[in-house]
Amino acid sequence: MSASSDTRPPVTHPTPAASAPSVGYQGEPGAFSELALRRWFGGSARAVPLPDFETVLARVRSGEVDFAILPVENTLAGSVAAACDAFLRAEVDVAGEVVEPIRHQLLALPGTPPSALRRVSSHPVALDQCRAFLARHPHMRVVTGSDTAGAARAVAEGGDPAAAAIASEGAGERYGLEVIARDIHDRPDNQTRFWVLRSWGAPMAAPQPGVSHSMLVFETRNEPGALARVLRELAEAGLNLKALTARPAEEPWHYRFIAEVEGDLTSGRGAVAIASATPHMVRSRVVGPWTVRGPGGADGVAAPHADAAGCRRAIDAVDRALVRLLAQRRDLATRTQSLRTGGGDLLRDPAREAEVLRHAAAEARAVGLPEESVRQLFWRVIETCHPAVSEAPPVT
Ligand SMILES: C=C(O[C@@H]1C=C(C(=O)O)C=C[C@H]1O)C(=O)O
Repeated sequence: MSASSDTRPPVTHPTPAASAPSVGYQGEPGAFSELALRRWFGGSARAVPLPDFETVLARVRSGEVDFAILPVENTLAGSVAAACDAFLRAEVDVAGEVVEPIRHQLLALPGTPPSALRRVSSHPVALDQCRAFLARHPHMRVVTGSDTAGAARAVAEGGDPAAAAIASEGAGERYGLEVIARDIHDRPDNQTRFWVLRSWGAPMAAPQPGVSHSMLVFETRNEPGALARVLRELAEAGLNLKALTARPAEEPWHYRFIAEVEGDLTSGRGAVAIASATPHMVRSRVVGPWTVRGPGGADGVAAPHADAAGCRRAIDAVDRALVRLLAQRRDLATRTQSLRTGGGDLLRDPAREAEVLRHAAAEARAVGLPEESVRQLFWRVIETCHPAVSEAPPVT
C-alpha cells in the first residue's frame, strides 16, 4: 500500500432538508450503532431501531429514513459479513464514515455475584471481541442473539439471576442492569467502522473538511492476476488502499470485492485509475467520496490507548482538533456577521445565542456530559468567536 496526501477541496457532506434527520440502525436503543450515529448526526437526529441489516438497507433505499448507519468492520472481529452483503445487494451511497471506540461490559441484574452467572448472550460479532474473557469463564454458556442492547433488555425483562449480557454501559443503564465485569473486550483500543448510508440521489449540502475516502465495488474475471491488475491501477495513481473486503458472489467461487481508498475515485487521478482498471473488471461501481469522523478518522482525533502516556497523546490530539474546530467556528461566525450587517459592527442576536446554548446542552445530554457546564463552556465559545460578546450568558 502506498501513502498519499490529499489536497483536494473538502468533500460535500449530505445534510437533509429537515434539521433533525431520521437515521435507521440495526438493533435496539442502546446499541453501538446508535452511539455511532450520534457521533455523526448529534443528539437531535431521530434514531430508528430496525431488526436486521436488510431492513436497514431497504428503508434507506426507499427514502423512509434519511440515512442509515451500518457497522462494517471491527478491529478484533474483522468484517461484519452480513452488513457488507446487505450493502452489496442494495443500491445506496456512502455519505460518511464513523469510527467508534467499542467498550463491552458484562451486564446482569443488580446485586448478582459473578459466580451465579451461567449464561451470557450478545451479538456474535460482540462475542468475538471478548474471546479471552469468555475463555476465562467457561462456566458461562455463550448464547448468540440478534444485538447487544436487545440481549441486555432480555436479561432485564427475564429476571433470571443466572443470565448476563455483553453490551455497552449505556445499554446497561437504559435497562437497569449492573456492570458485573468492566471492559471485557480483548484489547482496550477495540473499535468499529460504520458507514453512513443515503439513497442514491439524496441531496448533498455543506462541504466538510477532511481527507476524502471512496470505494470501488467490483468483480473480476476468474483468471490469473485479475485482482492484482485492478489494485495496481489504484496503487499507481498514489491512492492508499485502506481496506479490501472479499465477499462471495452468487456463482460458486466468484467474489465481489470492496476496495476502499483514501482519495476520490470520481475525479482527477482516481477517475483516471478507474478508467484504466475498467477492462480488468466484469462489473464495477464507484461509491463516495466521504469523510471519516471519530478515533483515527480524518478529523484528527486519536485512538484510545492502553497506557497513560498513550492516553495523554490522544488527549493532546483531541485538544488540537477542538482548537481547529474553534477556528472554523470563528470563521463561520465572522462570515455570518458580515452577511447580516453588510460589514458593519457586531450585531448580537440573543435568541440565536440562546438557541446555540440549547443545542449544546442537548448534545451534552446525548453523550452524558454535564449540561450546565457545557452551556457555560459554550457561552465562552460564542465569546471567543466574537471578542466583542462578553456579557453574562442568557438565561433559557
Ligand atoms: C454568528 C452570529 O453572530 C453572533 C454570534 C453567535 C454565535 O457565535 O453563535 C450567535 C449570534 C450572534 O449574537 C449569528 O448571528 O449567528
